[in-house]
Amino acid sequence: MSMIAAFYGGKSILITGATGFLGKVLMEKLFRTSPDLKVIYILVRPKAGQTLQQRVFQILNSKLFEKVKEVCPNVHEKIRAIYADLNQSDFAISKEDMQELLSCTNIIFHCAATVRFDDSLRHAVQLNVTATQQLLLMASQMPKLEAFIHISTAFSNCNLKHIDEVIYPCPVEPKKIIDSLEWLDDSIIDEITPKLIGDRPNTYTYTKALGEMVVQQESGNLNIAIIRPSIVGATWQEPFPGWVDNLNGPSGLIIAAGKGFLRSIKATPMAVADLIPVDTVVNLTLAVGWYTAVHRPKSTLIYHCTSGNLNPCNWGKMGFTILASFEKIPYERAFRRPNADFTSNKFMIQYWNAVSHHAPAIIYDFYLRLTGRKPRMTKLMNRLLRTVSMLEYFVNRSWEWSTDNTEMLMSELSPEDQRVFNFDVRQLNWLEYIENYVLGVKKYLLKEDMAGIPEARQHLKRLRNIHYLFNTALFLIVWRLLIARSQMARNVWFFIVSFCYKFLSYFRASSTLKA
Ligand SMILES: CCCCCCCCCCCCCCCCCCCCCCCCCCCC(=O)SCCNC(=O)CCNC(=O)[C@H](O)C(C)(C)COP(=O)(O)OP(=O)(O)OC[C@H]1O[C@@H](n2cnc3c(N)ncnc32)[C@H](O)[C@@H]1OP(=O)(O)O
Ligand SMILES: NC(=O)C1=CN([C@@H]2O[C@H](COP(=O)(O)OP(=O)(O)OC[C@H]3O[C@@H](n4cnc5c(N)ncnc54)[C@H](OP(=O)(O)O)[C@@H]3O)[C@@H](O)[C@H]2O)C=CC1
Repeated sequence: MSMIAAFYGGKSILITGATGFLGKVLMEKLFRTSPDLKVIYILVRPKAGQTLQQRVFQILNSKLFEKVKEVCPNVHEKIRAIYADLNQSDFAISKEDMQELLSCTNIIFHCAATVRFDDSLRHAVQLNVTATQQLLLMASQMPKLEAFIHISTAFSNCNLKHIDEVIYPCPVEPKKIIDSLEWLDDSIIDEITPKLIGDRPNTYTYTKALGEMVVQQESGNLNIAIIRPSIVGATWQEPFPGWVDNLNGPSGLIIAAGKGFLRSIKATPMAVADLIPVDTVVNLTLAVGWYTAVHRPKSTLIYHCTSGNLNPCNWGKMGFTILASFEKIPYERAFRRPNADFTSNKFMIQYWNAVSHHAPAIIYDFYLRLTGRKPRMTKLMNRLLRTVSMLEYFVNRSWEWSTDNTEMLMSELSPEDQRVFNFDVRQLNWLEYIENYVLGVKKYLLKEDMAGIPEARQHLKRLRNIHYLFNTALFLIVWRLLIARSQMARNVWFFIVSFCYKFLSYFRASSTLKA
């Protein structure tokens, strides 16, 4: 019997960010392994014209939850969506709901965050710092609370090369930042943002670091743990391999490469690609929840959920495997044949951007205009290149994360828990994982039918023929122009023609003699 699964039985669990990528997988695993849990409270806001109930209904009726429904048929009754906006004071939770949360909650998993790299400092602080502070305040008023698990990121200290499982202080106190953002004007905030974030690449990593400091400062008597996952990718095993539902991390770029838009990226092939499957993060999170509540460590423990030091894979191998997977699993209606490459030279990247990204987009838009359609490729390409430029920081560096606490926890688990809540990334086979990832992107993100694979292959063959035809035509045009304008080109051309003529004559003569 799994001790961790049994621990969550009868518990009231509060999850923020339950509608997000990690949150959904966390809920799924909780319901599947501890169907006798009492209730999961989720803090949700209405979004994209959907009410809370519609959002929950959509999640519970998705493919991800198919297994849950078999094990826990009354899952609808065990999930309680509470209206909340983490940007508002007291999260805009009603008095009755707040009362219920305060009096019943046993465990909190705080997953909500803004993960956008380009968010304004004001918004990123609001969600990643102030909301964390408010949630801690709520937690301190919960008499039955056993553990508070905060999800951070392994990149919160990406300005360092070697990162230990400790909280590193930021030069400016979070409280000072929160206070000053209250009265500073947006234009001034934008001006001081680069100075505040210093050698971090974006407001996301900076505010996640501030969030950790807040957790440390406001922890009081709470039983707290922090989990720092690296780049969270599709599921490895559970509930099935390859599940992914958003474009974050590598997923968006896998689509861009598979559809032939992305041809070149500034990356260091030997840099470590520290990807971690989302189900591995969830298993560690649940194990940490159990350990924190039952063993009550004296200080706040930080757990690195990374792959680099236990089972490293570099971007070169990852990129190569992704490309190879497109052979088996082609995506439909590709713009060009998938043929991306990594380059580390900044001049070469500009050259390839012009030749492989901008030029085809302009030509395609010209074709769209000619055929009476609205041009869109140049805009799409510009957005893609902007996205790529924001992710480049993470594919050109390597980090070392120590994983002592994570390994300690692994050794504390019973063999059954090590199996049910497996977070031993050493068992991960990268080739298999990446192939499933590419397949998962096709099935669950692009929602393409597997029956369309032969047609997708045919389409790629047609694109290859167009590519050859285009290159041949281009070569002939350039050559014709050269011959018209340069004596040297004409001489070379006559030399080649006369050489071919002589060669053919000799070949014909020798074959006549033999006959
Ligand atoms: C020697 C060896 C040779 C081998 C060569 C082989 C080479 C082959 C290469 C081929 C393989 C290609 C795959 C390469 C893999 C490289 C992957 C690199 C990934 C690195 C990720 C590192 C991140 C790690 C950071 C820390 C982890 C965390 O803690 S946080 C979680 C991560 N967060 C994010 O990823 C958020 C990033 N997103 C954003 O910040 C924003 O979305 C944005 C700023 C990027 C865009 O904002 P914008 O307002 O413009 O747009 P938005 O409304 O959001 O979307 C606009 C359109 O863009 C699409 N979109 C959004 N995000 C992505 C994305 N990540 N990738 C691609 N596209 C994206 C979105 O759908 C919109 O599309 P439309 O609706 O069509 O307009
Ligand atoms: N994905 C990754 O690669 C990594 C993620 N992490 C961390 O993991 C956690 C989860 O990330 P992930 O699931 O990928 O992120 P998502 O963007 O998928 O999910 C974010 C969640 O936060 C919720 N949220 C955002 N703003 C509000 C708000 N104002 N009020 C209520 N809820 C809000 C979102 O709700 P809604 O659906 O309404 O928008 C959503 O449920 C984050 O803390 C992140 O920093 C760490 C390392 C890597």
